[in-house]
Amino acid sequence: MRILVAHASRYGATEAIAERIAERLREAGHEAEARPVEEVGDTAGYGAFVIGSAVYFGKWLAEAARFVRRHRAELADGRPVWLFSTGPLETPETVAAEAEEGQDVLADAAPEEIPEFTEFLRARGHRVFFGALDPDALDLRDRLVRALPAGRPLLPEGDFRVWPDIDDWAAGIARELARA
Ligand SMILES: Cc1cc2nc3c(=O)[nH]c(=O)nc-3n(C[C@H](O)[C@H](O)[C@H](O)COP(=O)(O)O)c2cc1C
Repeated sequence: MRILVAHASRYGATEAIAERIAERLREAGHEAEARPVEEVGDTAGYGAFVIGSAVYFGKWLAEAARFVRRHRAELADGRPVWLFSTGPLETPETVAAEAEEGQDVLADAAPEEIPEFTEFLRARGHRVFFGALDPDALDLRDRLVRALPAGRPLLPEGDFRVWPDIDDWAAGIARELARA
């Protein structure tokens, strides 16, 4: 089955996750390609979709939300769809500490479009992955946000992506598609 992993990424962290998911799906015997949402034309040739975006200010990037809305009829026609979001800049240790205080960092980080998109696409799942931030790569606007007193503690430098979690999620999709 040909699978499209469509993604929106401002600085490349989400793009690398999408590439990894596509690679794992290929290893599992599927035909899979990762493409930026802007480069996706016709969706007719695909049997399943994985769609992901980086999260900024609690939302998917505009081009990702536009992609879903523009293609909503085709994406909701019964072919399997999974969604993912890349965002929180935290280590598993800080997440565990916050969990002890009753906070679910990954659930809280789900961007605002997800309930709506999950419902109308009848998505089989949505997963939040930890992100990455390289201060030297940020554009001026994002640098200014990070320089605000509230910005820096929320936006620490580092690569927090947990590749085994991404691999496991992709393996689960491959298994589900193999059963279909
Ligand atoms: C200005 C700014 C705002 C951000 N807002 C959020 C947010 O609201 N929620 C979140 O989980 N992550 C947020 N992040 C973290 C990014 O989602 C994270 O760095 C992600 O890995 C970026 O992916 P990309 O390189 O594919 O664009 C923000 C980062 C920046 C620089």
